[in-house]
Amino acid sequence: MATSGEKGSSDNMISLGWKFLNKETFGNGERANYVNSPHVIAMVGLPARGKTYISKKLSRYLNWIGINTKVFNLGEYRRHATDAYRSHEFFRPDNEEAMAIRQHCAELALEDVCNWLENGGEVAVFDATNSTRERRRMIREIVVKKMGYKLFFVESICDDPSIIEQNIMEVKVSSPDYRNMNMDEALSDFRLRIEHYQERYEPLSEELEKDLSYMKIYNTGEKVVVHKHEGHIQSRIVYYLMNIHITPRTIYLTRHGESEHNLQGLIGGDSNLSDRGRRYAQALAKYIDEQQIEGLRVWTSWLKRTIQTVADVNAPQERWKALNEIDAGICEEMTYEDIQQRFPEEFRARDQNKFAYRYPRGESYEDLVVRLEPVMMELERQGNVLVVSHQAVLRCVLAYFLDKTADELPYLKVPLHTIIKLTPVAYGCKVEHIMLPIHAVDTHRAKPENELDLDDSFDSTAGGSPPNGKQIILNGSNGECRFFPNSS
Ligand SMILES: O=P(O)(O)OC[C@H]1O[C@@](CO)(OP(=O)(O)O)[C@@H](O)[C@@H]1O
Repeated sequence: MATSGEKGSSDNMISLGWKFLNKETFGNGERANYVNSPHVIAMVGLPARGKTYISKKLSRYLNWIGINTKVFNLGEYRRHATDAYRSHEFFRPDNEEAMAIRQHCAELALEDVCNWLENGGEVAVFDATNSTRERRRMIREIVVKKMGYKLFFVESICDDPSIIEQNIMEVKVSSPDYRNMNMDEALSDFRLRIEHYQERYEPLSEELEKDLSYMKIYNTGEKVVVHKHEGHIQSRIVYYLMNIHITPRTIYLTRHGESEHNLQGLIGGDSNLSDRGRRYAQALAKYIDEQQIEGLRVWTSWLKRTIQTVADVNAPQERWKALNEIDAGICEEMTYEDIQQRFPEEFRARDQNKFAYRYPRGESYEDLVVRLEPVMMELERQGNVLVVSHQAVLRCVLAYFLDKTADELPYLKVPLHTIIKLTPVAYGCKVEHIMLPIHAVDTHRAKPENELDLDDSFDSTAGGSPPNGKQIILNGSNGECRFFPNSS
């Protein structure tokens, strides 16, 4: 079990807020349970209104901040129950056979939601149209009255034809429902499906459903209405969903150029760039210049190595203390070998649970996530941004975009002299690694495979990222994605 050290500066304590206090209560190296009572977030809205986009994005955010969240998509239950898609006719309100199947699927999905919440889940997102009062009444019966959970509806209302059209084109025509149809057929079939839903659609009503807690999002955030939201979790969800947008943009992440400390294998500190680091700074400025990125903003930490890295980048710059590297407390400015020799217990404890391990008088990765939350919220609101930060911090940022678990997060690879370009696409985030051709040390320390490996020493001055300037294109499957509709 990881040890829990003292907190560092009082700044940290303020920024960590309630979660920090909670963490102290649990302080046993495990992620604290931040949700007192299980929650169901039930989506509402016609097809092609971005419900699945909201569900997935919300789930990724809540998991990232440590709330165990899962999406239950009714479309998948329906596809499972009925072997083949039988055209829009399946969704006619007078198709009794289909209505019975749809009702049964909703019951099954809700049963799974409850089972999952009974077994340690904290927030279940029920991604379905839930477009009638009758359906919402049934959800309330089960979720609130029978199970005693909290229930919050999120309705997405969109009357902008261009947004709806874009959704259909981006994700609908390629849905498994239309595997055997050409694009035009799929498009007109989907439009008819929407019409069938429209016939019975009853938006959430302040008069007729006054006891429900909900928020309504109009035209992807143009206007938001919040009704009777309760408690901390719902406030956070409302705040988050008010901040996200669907305008296409690109986020560029890079560590500072190689630092003098990196050369010596020292962690933390506030050293200058090495000669190669300075060359990277110049190459980065040139690369950014060549890209001609509209409205680019540059964010760095407060540390010299990130500020020096962007000295020649021609774009407005902001410094964020929250982007500073993980505070290694008593281990600052030591090599991994020094730490292993002087504090073997600490060294071993970190290897055993790197995410939760807090350096004595320093921070853990879990603390970093909390300190980075306002940065991520602001990043959600922005357009094109270049974030220049540090190994541990950028691992947290990447984990948010790529939906990585707390176990994977502290071992994500963020090599020096490499730009990581994140572009939102329909079902995920396109990730490109652009290695600029300037050699640098490799500061990545892999996860020890077994107990024996925990004692392996680490030579931080060996290795290096390939100086070939090659682009590697990876397609992340769970990262940020554009507004897209559900398929229930
Ligand atoms: O969590 P680990 O894997 O130790 O990586 C974090 C370390 O990376 C370093 C380099 O070793 O980051 P950076 O050079 O980006 O500032 C250290 O400062 C930091 O403590």
